[in-house]
Amino acid sequence: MSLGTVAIIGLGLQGGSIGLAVQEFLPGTRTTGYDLDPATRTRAAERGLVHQVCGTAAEAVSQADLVIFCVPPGVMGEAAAEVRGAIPSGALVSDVGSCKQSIAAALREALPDHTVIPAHPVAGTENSGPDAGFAHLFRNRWCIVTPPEQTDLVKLSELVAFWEALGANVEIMDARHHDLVLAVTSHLPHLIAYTIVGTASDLEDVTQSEVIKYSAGGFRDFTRIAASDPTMWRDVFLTNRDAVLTMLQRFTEDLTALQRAIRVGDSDTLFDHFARTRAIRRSIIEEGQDDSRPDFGRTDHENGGARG
Ligand SMILES: NC(=O)c1ccc[n+]([C@@H]2O[C@H](COP(=O)([O-])OP(=O)(O)OC[C@H]3O[C@@H](n4cnc5c(N)ncnc54)[C@H](O)[C@@H]3O)[C@@H](O)[C@H]2O)c1
Ligand SMILES: O=C(O)C(=O)C[C@]1(C(=O)O)C=C[C@@H](O)C=C1
Repeated sequence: MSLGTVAIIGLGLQGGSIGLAVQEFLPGTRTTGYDLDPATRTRAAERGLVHQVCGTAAEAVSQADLVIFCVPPGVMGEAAAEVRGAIPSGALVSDVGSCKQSIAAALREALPDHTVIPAHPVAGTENSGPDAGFAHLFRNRWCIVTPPEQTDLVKLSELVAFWEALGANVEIMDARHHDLVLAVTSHLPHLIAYTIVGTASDLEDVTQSEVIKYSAGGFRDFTRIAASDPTMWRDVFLTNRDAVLTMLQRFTEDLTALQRAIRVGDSDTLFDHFARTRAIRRSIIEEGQDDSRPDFGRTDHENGGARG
């Protein structure tokens, strides 16, 4: 596939990774980029995240065939509105936001005359900012594309080919369904991690140093997730509120059932539940989705040295 210029707005983990991946896997494509934060623009230029870091968003998108918004979910609309008059009329607009319905609505409202096809690479780490990105982030990961009804099929196939070129497996999904699925597979786990790490550090009869000292096991995995970017995750919960609340309700009911099983000593319920969840983990590994495997092409450095 040949895309002349890809413009990236927001040069953090996602934007930086896309810029590096395009340079590695689509060498004929030019990349331009802009970030609101001047220090991030400087660092992005030093790392060569894109071919040209621009001083304004309008300059970055002025020659673009594809514009990808890689900013926090809560500012997608304002970032798009800022470049309304500057994006070439035939350019395709997309994003990488973690929630799809509300971001799609904000992008369409800001850019009513452009084709907007939202996407979500289900690939990330707890790190953020211009030092976090790496070219292989999307390799063997899903990228969920959520086209609106009656979308331009040529542009849709261009976007699919773009993500496949970056190493992703693309799935087309309805935006509402996306938000429900990701609420349970990504958003709720983050909420649980944020909660449990906060709870542990608030306990009066457990000292802070004990929390740090004994966090070698399951708790340590939670602390990695709970180190994720506060701005992004605040926005995720506020922009996917309905789906998260639906899943949280279900989770609370299931947690209460386990709480009761513990209280009344119902060993069968506990055992059966844990056996079922162990089988789920094993089927994830059998499907080759276990990211602790070494063949994902990531080095410790690429992962910020913090994964696992
Ligand atoms: N972090 C993940 O694991 C992950 C995974 C998939 C998708 N996403 C989505 O990707 C998007 C970006 O997340 P990230 O992890 O790259 O965050 P990040 O914090 O690393 O990068 C976001 C960048 O956007 C910049 N920015 C903020 N407002 C801006 C504006 N108005 N114009 C230009 N730049 C602006 C910030 O300065 C920052 O550098 C989010 O919408 C998030 O939901 C994140
Ligand atoms: O691996 C991680 O650290 C992530 O949190 C990545 C993760 C996820 O929950 O799977 C986080 C947010 C996204 O929108 C997509 C991917």
